[in-house]
Amino acid sequence: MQKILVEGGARLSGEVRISGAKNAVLPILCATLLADAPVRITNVPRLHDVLTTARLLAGLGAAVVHAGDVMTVDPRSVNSHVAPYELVKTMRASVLVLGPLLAKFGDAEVSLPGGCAIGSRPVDLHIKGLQALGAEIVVEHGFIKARSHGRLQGARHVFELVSVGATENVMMAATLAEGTTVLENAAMEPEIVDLAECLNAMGAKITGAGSPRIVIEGVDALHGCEHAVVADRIEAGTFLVAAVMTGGSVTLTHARPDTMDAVLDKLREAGAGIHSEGDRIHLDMHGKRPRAVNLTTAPHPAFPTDMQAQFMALNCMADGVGVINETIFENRFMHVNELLRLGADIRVDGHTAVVRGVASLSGAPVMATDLRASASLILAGLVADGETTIDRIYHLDRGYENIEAKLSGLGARIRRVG
Ligand SMILES: CC(=O)N[C@H]1[C@@H](OP(=O)(O)OP(=O)(O)OC[C@H]2O[C@@H](n3ccc(=O)[nH]c3=O)[C@H](O)[C@@H]2O)O[C@H](CO)[C@@H](O)[C@@H]1O
Ligand SMILES: C=C(OP(=O)(O)O)C(=O)O
Repeated sequence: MQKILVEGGARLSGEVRISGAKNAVLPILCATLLADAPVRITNVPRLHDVLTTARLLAGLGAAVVHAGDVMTVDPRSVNSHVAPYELVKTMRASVLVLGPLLAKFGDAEVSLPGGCAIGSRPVDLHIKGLQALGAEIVVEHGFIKARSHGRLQGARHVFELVSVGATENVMMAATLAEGTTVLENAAMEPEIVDLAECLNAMGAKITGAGSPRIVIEGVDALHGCEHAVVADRIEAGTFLVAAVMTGGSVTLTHARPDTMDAVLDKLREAGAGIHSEGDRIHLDMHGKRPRAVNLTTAPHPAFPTDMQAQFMALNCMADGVGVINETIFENRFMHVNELLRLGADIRVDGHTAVVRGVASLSGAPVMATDLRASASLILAGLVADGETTIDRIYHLDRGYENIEAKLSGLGARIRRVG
């Protein structure tokens, strides 16, 4: 099995290009099912989850062509409406074919995704939202089986909880519904805005994406389009944390600083000088040790749960004590035990972790448990004394494009073996 080896101690400097966002490209690829013509997606990151989605779409009968960072999906040959367990279990975002299949073909069978390392992750909010549009849904034998008699019907629906995936699934389904749908308490993530922009380019009539109230006026059909995926704010944040921890100075290109306010504010609080211009973000730490920061994860525009593990790594070596509250997922402290193996001082009480910065971490073999946990272990390895070996890196390949090559380009001593 492949592993990543990190030799700590190098100060990062230089320029790195940010890829398209995993959490935007996955729903967008699912949305292509709604069209009546080929959809061309650019700035597609080379990620395992993208390949899984391509396999899922091809399994439904779509013609998928992938060349470099462009993926073209022609949904006209779709002849199956079943998303099998084998694919859904490896990637929860597969559940995002449910809304498009149902809206376009009137039926869909999607395996229940099940939980994952970070929590139980139910899909009840997706189901309730689609039922509000008139879908008949039963869950049996491990599948969500959805049907609509005629077109879905536009409706007003209030989400009980803010959910990114449920907002995306119901927004996609509503594009082809009869009449107007109003979604209240919708998630406001930049990836939802990007999905809405792509759907509008396909001929949908969506307003309000990025606010808690999204209005979708249903249309009879959607056409093809070309769309460039928004920059990955989590990948960008991860590189910035790496620069802060190593006392370095880096410039991100092809980024979207306007989607990263909460993270940039926390990095400034940690002592970083940050200057953004257009799609570039320059961060300089001037060789200083960062200060510990307190943070609470919450839906956008608050601090993202997908950056919590990386900031935990930062607090582990920072000056002072940082308190981290995780409010989105019930089990998203899996990285704590591995960080402890590197000499961190962390105490967890329920959803709160109290992290006391130590003067130095020491390299050790550790195991990745989920995507962002993997990133946090690389970050800790960058400043640990000696060598850190990270096992189970398939998690990392789900969501980071070529992370070791990008970090090496900034001067990190990191390589993949096996
Ligand atoms: C592919 C993708 O975009 N993944 C992101 C998406 O995941 P995902 O869309 O799965 O996350 P949600 O926003 O839906 O989850 C938020 C919370 O709502 C709960 N919930 C969700 C749906 C539901 O039907 N019932 C329910 O109770 C979840 O268990 C969780 O506690 O948003 C998360 C929160 O920003 C990010 O961490 C993930 O990286
Ligand atoms: C939790 C994440 O992704 P997913 O929802 O795809 O598991 C993530 O990107 O950190």
